Amino acid sequence: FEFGTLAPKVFILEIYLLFIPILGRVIATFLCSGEKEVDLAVQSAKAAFKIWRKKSGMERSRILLEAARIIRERKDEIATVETINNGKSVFEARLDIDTSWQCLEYYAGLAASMGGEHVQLPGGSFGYTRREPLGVCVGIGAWNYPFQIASWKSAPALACGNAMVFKPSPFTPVSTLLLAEIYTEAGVPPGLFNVVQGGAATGQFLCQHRDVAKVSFTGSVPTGKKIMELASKGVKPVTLELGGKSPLIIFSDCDIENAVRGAMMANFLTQGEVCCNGTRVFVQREILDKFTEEVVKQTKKIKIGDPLEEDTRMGPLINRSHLQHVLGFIEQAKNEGAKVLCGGDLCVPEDPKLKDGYYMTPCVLGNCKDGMTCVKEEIFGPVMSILSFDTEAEVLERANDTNFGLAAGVFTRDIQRAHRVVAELQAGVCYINNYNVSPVELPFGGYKMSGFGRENGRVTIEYYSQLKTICVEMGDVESVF
Ligand SMILES: NC(=O)c1ccc[n+]([C@@H]2O[C@H](COP(=O)([O-])OP(=O)(O)OC[C@H]3O[C@@H](n4cnc5c(N)ncnc54)[C@H](O)[C@@H]3O)[C@@H](O)[C@H]2O)c1
Ligand SMILES: C[N+](C)(C)CCCC=O
Repeated sequence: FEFGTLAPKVFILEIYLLFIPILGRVIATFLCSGEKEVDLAVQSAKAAFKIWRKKSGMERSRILLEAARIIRERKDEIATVETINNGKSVFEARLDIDTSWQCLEYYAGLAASMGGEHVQLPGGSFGYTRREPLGVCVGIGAWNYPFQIASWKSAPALACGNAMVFKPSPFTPVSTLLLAEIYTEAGVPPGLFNVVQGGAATGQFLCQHRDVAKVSFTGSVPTGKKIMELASKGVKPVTLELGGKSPLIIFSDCDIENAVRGAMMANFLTQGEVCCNGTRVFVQREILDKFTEEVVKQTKKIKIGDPLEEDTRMGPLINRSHLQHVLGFIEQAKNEGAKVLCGGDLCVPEDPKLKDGYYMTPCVLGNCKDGMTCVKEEIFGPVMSILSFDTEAEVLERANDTNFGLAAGVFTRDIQRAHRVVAELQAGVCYINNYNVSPVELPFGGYKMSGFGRENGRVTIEYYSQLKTICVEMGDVESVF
């Protein structure tokens, strides 16, 4: 078998095989954390929390800034590990590492200014609020942005004075360990950021642990529902960053070159394994042929191969079963009447050492209709579906006709239309004349079944802290008794 448990029923013996997608070979095996290890991690985080919560915002800020500096210094090394683990091109992995240290810097900047308000009450009495940390927070990550996800969760958590136990996906267990090493080197108390390895069972132990105050999850909708259910038993708040099937709307008055570039960004980063990808590309009929021709031309030019090479822009998918899953969607699309305009095949790169890797050619599907499976379901691979439309009202109706609501995009030169359209789109993140950029200053997260809560931006402070109200009496107690 490709990946999985050797002894699924005897949890203590659960062993994972770590495949390297570039070569399709096992490079390591590891044991999962069981209930006992999860408890040890939570207890050590709890001890560290007692020290960390007492530090001033400025003290926490200094340590986060130092961690950000070390990440910058070790950027190439971390990006290489990320590429080996995930398969994304090293060029792209470096961009992920940039958004990671930027996130630490951003929350370091906010750490010292977290505060409450003072409220004057009658008779000289007053009240005030304090923003306090939650305690031990759990982070559970997906495999597509391992280091970035761990950074986007831990930076605000730590800035607010919490501890975090993080579980990466068992497909990409390594780079988060580098983050833990970096936090330690930067000076966080031992145990403040703990990493446990494992799959669903380990994740469940974490969500159920009585000393865990919050769960922040990034992954699929089905797992998100399970996590919410588990957390509800302990009345723990959750942040859910889930999947999507986002619309990208290209109006005929757009700058076509930019729209084509935007569509490529919206579909082919990280082999298309991106939650917020704009995979339903609605193109206004007048420019459908021109746009499609150019997108196909650019897609055929993407260099696929060893992602560690500087000029590669698309590496292998995460594992064989996912590759087959993605190819299955393309087969089904053909059966349902879509036309493969390019790609969609298994790809064996020329370099013989890559022959067992999980490569495919990026695919553009034409003649797509709203009811097709490729248009309705998250494929999580390099597959763009092109649909045509005529009017603004019609495209809005169709774009919103989905249970997902993570992201959306619009390309137009008409500034009024751009704002009118994004105001109607049911999505947590909307792009105008760009796609898939991620400034850490802006909140990121979904509507509808794509989840709730946010990462990044000032608002995330609220998801990693709680508000205490203090009411101060300056006079005598007026009892009703
Ligand atoms: N919205 C976002 O920010 C965002 C970002 C990246 C990925 N995603 C989504 O993630 C999905 C792909 O990632 P994936 O395949 O790793 O998702 P997944 O749901 O299979 O797994 C995500 C994580 O949850 C853990 N897990 C699985 N079952 C669990 C359970 N019952 N209890 C606790 N933990 C459990 C996994 O081990 C893994 O660490 C896609 O749907 C994608 O859209 C969303
Ligand atoms: C950095 N991106 C491209 C916006 C992706 C964020 C995480 C989604 O999978």
